This record gives sequence, C-alpha cells and structure tokens, in this order.
Amino acid sequence: MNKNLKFITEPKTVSIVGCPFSGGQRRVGVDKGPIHLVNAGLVDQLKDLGWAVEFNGHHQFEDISAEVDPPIGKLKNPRLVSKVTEAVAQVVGDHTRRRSLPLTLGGDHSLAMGTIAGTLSGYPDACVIWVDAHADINTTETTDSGAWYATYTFLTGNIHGMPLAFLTSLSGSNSLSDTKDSQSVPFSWLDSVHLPPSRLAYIGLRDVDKGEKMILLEHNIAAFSMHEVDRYGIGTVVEMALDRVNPDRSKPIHLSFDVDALDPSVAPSTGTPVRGGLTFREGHYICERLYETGLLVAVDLMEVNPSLKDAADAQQTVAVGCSLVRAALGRSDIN
Ligand SMILES: NC(=[NH2+])NCCC[C@H](N)C(=O)O
Repeated sequence: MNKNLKFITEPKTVSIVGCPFSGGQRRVGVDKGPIHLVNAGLVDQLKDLGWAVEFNGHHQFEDISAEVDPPIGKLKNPRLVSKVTEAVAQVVGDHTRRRSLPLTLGGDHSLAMGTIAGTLSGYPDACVIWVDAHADINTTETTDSGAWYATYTFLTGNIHGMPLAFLTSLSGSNSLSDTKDSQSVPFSWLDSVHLPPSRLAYIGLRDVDKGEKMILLEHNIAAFSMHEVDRYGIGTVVEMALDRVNPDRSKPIHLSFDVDALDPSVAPSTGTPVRGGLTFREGHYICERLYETGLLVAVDLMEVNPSLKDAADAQQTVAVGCSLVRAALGRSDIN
C-alpha cells in the first residue's frame, strides 16, 4: 500500500483516461479539453511528482455511434451519452479494481456517470466531493427548470446537467422507456448503480436550478455554495463537507472537479461560466486537502473547453487545469 494514499498500491500509478467527448451539452470544443491538457505536459508533471503514469492515448469511443439519436423526452443525445459513459465506467472500473488511480480528463461532465459508476464498482462505499458551480442533478423531469439560464442554452435537456440524478437513482432508464426491451433503453446499465445522496457533497455551487434546489433540500444533500465559502473560509468548508460524507475520514473519496467551479477570471474557457466563483487558491486548497486525507481513489477534471474565448484564455484555463490535477496528486509548495 502507498504511504500517502491508503487505497492505492505501490508503485503508485495514475491511469489517465482521456475522454474527448462533448455529447452531454451543446457547445463545440469541450472534446478538445483532454488533448490540450495532455499536450501541456501533464504526463511528465505527474511523473515528476513520483507517479507511474499510464496513458495509452485518448479514448476515441470509435465503436460508439448513435446516428439515429433523437431526444427522448427532454434529453438530448441520450443513446450516445449512455454508450460513452458505459464505456468510461468499464475503463475506470478496471483501473479502480487494480488499485491504480484513474484520472479522467473531460470532456463534459456527463462523463461522471461513467467515472463514478466505475469508482463504485471498485469501492462500493466511496463518497463523492463534487466541485462545481452547478449541481448537475437535474432529473429527466426538472432539466428545463433553470428558467433564466435555459433561455440561452436551448431549454437545456443537456445531460451534463444531470449525471448525479442518474447516479443517485433519482432518474433511471424507466423514465426513458417506451419499450419493453429494457436492454436497449439508454442508461439501463446504470440502474444497478447507486450513490446514496448521503455520500455526495458539493463545494462551489452558485447556479442551481429551481428543481435542483428542491432535490438538494428533499434529500438533505451536503451542499456548500459560495455563500458558505465566503462565510466560513475554504478550509472549514472542506472539513464540513468531509464531516457530512466521510465523518471518520475512512471511506474512499472520488473528486469530481468541474473547472467552472473556479471564477471565470481564473478559468475562462468553459461552456457554462458563472461569476463569483472559487479563487485559484480555493480551488487548489480543495485538491491539496483531499490528497492529504490519504483517501483519494479517483479524480475527474471536466469542462475545459479550449475553443471558447481567445488563445490566451484557453492556455490559462488548461494551465490551471493541470495545476489542479497536480495539487490533487500530491504537489506541495514546500516539500
Ligand atoms: N456540467 C455543467 N457545466 N453543467 C451545467 C448545467 C447547467 C444547467 N443546470 C442544466 O441543467 O443544463
């Protein structure tokens, strides 16, 4: 076992899962995120931190296509997103069961259906720290409940706003089915996966749709918005989040980091930026502290979209993304 990370075996290995995928939302370019992150030197940076790095190129999801993929209910690209996330779940699950640490680079945040399902296959008691401006817990019913927001994102139905509804079983394939053949219904593979809402904590929220607010309340989900970050400071907020989902500091932790949790002045190139976000240091502190718990088992970095804004903004966002990953994988300023 690793002296720093309780669940990862020596020699500590990080397995990069590059996921150039944008089908969970409407803006082109987020599929380029992982390519830019790797081209910025991430592999060598992680080797420098003492990790053995496995990276066999980005997943092309070649065999996966869904040429005929009309919306089901309000959901856009349901067949494609289901197939891609199922493939991601398999890959992440394999790494997890070998006790290497999967680092998934997105791509849009619908990919977390795959990454978290994969983590749960290896660590059924894992908890999730979801760092994001958005709650991404819209159900098949509530996905258009973000009234002001929806006006400029085509009434949503974008599955990147929904992964946690499927993972917590608030939505399931039954809500998408008009056929008896359950195998062919999108997301039926996820029906057997369940993340209890008591093992989910958010940090950084500031753009939560009406229907999502009701879900957070009703299921008593640990949600720390920017208001709590301002009020208590990031150090206290991270402990408060861990107290809710991992009170004994014993369970495996999956970190799912959406780069839009950061303020747009820090990470401008992302599809759904929201002002008033985490500072550079607050974002890094979360990553550093979770590494320090020794309990990290998987990391996602999502929603870097280098095609948005200008080249300098894209480069800044990619650089911050790499820096967050280094912080989550043990980089320290003094040792
Ligand atoms: N992963 C993201 N950037 N999600 C943004 C979601 C925005 C909005 N709540 C929706 O459901 O469409």
